[in-house]
Amino acid sequence: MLHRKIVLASSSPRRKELLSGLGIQFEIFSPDIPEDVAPGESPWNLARRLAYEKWGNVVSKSGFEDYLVITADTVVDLDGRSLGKPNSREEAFEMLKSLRAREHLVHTAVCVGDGTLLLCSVVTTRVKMRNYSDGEIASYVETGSPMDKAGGYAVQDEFFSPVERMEGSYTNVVGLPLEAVVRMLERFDIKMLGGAAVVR
Ligand SMILES: Cc1cn([C@H]2C[C@H](O)[C@@H](COP(=O)(O)OP(=O)(O)OP(=O)(O)O)O2)c(=O)[nH]c1=O
Repeated sequence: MLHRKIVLASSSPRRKELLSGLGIQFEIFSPDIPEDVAPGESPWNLARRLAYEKWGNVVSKSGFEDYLVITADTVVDLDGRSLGKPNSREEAFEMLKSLRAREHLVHTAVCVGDGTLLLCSVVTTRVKMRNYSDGEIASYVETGSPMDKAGGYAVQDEFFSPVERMEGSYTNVVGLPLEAVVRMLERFDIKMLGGAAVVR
């Protein structure tokens, strides 16, 4: 089934870019679910639940019956506390301060499924931030870039470049763990066209 219809149900331009790198054709649709943390919910569980709820939101819509639906959710885990996208610039500043010079985990959950099979997987990367200054945080927050990123940062940001070291998948931190996605797509008989070159 090389030509089946695939939809990436995500409004994240990073996820679109990463999936495009695998050389597969897909459409885009934005899922619409509330992203609140439930009482006592761990960051790992939050990521998994939100990816699953995004999947459920899209797969139940008419018009998507024949599609393979891909969704994801990224949560930054600082000592068991979930950091999602900041709600304000002040919150972005505080998030970046709390992450400074410390280790945290980034969990990205991915769901891939159609009407017959659903696969969900959570991938975790350990990240150590560098000892950036308050002034650097302020300049970065000023760009507005933190506002649509979990934890208020982008590992891929060339100027702020907040990450000192990382253990695990880089693409997982950016928002889509490609190694896991490749394995999941193979279960649906979807073969990558040279995707291996972009997987790291
Ligand atoms: C930690 C980190 C996150 N991010 C981004 C990836 C995700 O877009 C975002 C996490 O928010 P999500 O809620 O996972 O995703 P989203 O709201 O952007 O998109 P959608 O729900 O429609 O799929 O943070 C980076 O780009 N770089 C990073 O280093």
